[in-house]
Amino acid sequence: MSRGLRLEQLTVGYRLGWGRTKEVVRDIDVTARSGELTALIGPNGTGKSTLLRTIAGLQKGLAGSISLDGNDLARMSASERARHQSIVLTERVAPGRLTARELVGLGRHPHTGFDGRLSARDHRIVEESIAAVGAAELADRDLAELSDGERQRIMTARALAQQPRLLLMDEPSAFLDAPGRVAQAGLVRRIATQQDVVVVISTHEVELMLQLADRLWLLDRSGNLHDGTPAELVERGILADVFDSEDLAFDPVTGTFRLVADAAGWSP
Ligand SMILES: Nc1ncnc2c1ncn2[C@@H]1O[C@H](COP(=O)(O)OP(=O)(O)OP(=O)(O)O)[C@@H](O)[C@H]1O
Repeated sequence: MSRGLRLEQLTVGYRLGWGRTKEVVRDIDVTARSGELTALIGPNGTGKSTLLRTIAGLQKGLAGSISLDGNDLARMSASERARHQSIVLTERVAPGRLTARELVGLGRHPHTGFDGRLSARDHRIVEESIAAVGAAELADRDLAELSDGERQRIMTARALAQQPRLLLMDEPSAFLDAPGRVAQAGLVRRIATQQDVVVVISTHEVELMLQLADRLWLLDRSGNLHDGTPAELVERGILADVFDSEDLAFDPVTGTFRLVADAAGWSP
């Protein structure tokens, strides 16, 4: 049995009605390994969210298959999926009147019995998950009173409490300040390596991911996915091909983007 997340001949996109489809990314054939951080990157509108949502089972693929540790995800029931995978989305959630700790506790529900009561072990996992995201001081606060960035950390803790084999995150640093983004990226990498989880995140943090990710899935504007280590993709010149524009150029030596002098004579 192959460990990890395997996408085979996968095409993702939208069914538009009247039998018409819009293909966003075609013929994907890749594996995200356990214990590694895989970052899904690409310019706006290239299909990062569409692919992530398809992997998560929130929308159907147009063709192909998705398996986790050799098990077809499409054949799993919703409750079985919830024991294997968790997803952190950027959408703001309406938290109701829950404390941060109570929300993290909801992450244990796929593993509890019919009564939904948390055991001593469940409570321990909740506390460990809160500690892992450095949110102990937030645990007793009402979710509604947290900032977007603080709430994002709690949502990550809830995903961890689920103890998934597969952790999916859509733009996990969307609400975070610069130090928060670096810390979040480091945290996500540690989760992958220390807990031997398959982690796939979609992100615009290209420079950060060049340093931190084990693997990049780079989407281009033609509906293709390029797979490789950061070094491999830089060497193949694909990052420059995909991201370079009139205003921006990728520098393969430093692994950073720089502004290009504009026609009016302005130079950075
Ligand atoms: N419900 C939908 N029906 C049809 N097309 C859609 C739908 N939602 C998104 N799209 C299109 O699918 C393509 C990929 O969108 P997606 O949101 O996956 O890109 P993205 O890479 O996540 O973008 P961003 O970086 O801007 O978040 C875009 O062309 C978008 O317009």
